[in-house]
Amino acid sequence: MLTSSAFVYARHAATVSAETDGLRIAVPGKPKMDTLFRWADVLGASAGDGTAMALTLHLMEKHKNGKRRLRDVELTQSQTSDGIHQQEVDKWLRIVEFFASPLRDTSDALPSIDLIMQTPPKQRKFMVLINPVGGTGKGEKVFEKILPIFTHANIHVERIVTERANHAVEIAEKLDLTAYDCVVVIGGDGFAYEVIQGFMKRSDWADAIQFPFAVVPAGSGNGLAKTMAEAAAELCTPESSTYIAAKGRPLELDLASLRNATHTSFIFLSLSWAFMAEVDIESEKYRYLGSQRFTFAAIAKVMSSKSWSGKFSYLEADEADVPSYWSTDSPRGPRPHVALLPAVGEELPEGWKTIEGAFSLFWAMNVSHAATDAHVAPHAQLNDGHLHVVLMEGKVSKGDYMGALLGLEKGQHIEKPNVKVVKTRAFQLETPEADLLSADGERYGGGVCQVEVHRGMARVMGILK
Ligand SMILES: Nc1ncnc2c1ncn2[C@@H]1O[C@H](COP(=O)(O)OP(=O)(O)OP(=O)(O)O)[C@@H](O)[C@H]1O
Repeated sequence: MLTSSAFVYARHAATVSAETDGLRIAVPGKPKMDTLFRWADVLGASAGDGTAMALTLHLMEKHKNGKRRLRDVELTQSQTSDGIHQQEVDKWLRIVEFFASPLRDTSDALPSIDLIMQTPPKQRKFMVLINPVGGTGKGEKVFEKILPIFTHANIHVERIVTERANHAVEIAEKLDLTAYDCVVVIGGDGFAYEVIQGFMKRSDWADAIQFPFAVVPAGSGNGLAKTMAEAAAELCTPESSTYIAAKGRPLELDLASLRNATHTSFIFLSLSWAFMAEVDIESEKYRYLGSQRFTFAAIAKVMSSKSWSGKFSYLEADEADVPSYWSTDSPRGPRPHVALLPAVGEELPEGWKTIEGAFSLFWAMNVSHAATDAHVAPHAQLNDGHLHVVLMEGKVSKGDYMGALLGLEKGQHIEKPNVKVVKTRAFQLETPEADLLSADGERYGGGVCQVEVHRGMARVMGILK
């Protein structure tokens, strides 16, 4: 075990040890002062000038209320020795950086000090895109707040504040993938959607879409940020999402092709139609309310007693494991390979199921959450290769709507008798041309559209608990 008695912690001579789970600080004769700073909470460390402050640990500590906050812990010079040699400080700086690194394989045996000293930490570089008008317009303030988390985690940050709608598409189209390790978007799902579209427009889309991205919530629809927070057992706050981006690893995320007769786009969150699509789109005018905008618009929509008619045809999920998109035949063509759908307008394959008639709710989810307070598809996993379509058929009473909506935050709506969940890898939806759909929160036209999931095609920064 790596141990040193050269430090002072809270004015007491202490023994510092690097253990599998964290950095233990023990004060001889004072067992109550023993502390384990878990590596999961350590962002990194910095060295002082070798006199007053020797080594500072940078923690992102989790409080009882679930919030994470930055905290510095100082390990100063021992009073019983002649002083800590700079060499000892540098050694422990390296040890802390090694163990705190999210790139380290934790299943490996504890390494020797020689190995640690031979493996200097790599400074990572993140491109941060800030939407200054997302949600309630706090993107730039959020950036100022979270920047120290990246700095303490040894991540160099470059930032761009977007100047107009679709600016993030252009940036993603041109981003030098070799110059950065991750692109972080500070905004909502609509902003992240632009980055994904930009990646998918590139001729090297197959590399670009596997480039890790992360979302720090500063929009009104923060479904992906909430999904990643839940997966990591964290709160959905800018601080916790930044912690996940800095301390997480790229995880596979399904992406779905969404196409009609003329156009293909790529969704990571959801495709909604009927009640929820109209709530999503019509609530844009209440953006100043933040995430409350959806509640406000939903109540107004329930009162309107509207229903929608259309035809939903889908390939029912079976028990067979879905292959990762990258393990299928010729995954790197000029466009993503669509394996299950017929061309738009052609007959559907045999065996597909159809539901036709009146619908009240149609919400196809790729991930578990559509917003911070909408646990729409509790069984959806990041890379399960399926969409989870939450449906209410027929014309639903105001009471049934309210019942389903009230259960949404905790995912209890799926237990209501008139709510059905269909798990599918590919589907076709036919609606009147004039109907509104919402693709990842962005307006999408009615008519015939098709969706096919590509398992694990994209990569999002995350921590799985
Ligand atoms: N500088 C800018 N000026 C105007 N619009 C912008 C700018 N930068 C980004 N946008 C647009 O803001 C839209 C909404 O962004 P974002 O997702 O961050 O916020 P939101 O409030 O959650 O919105 P939504 O839930 O509708 O996606 C994006 O689709 C993007 O086109």
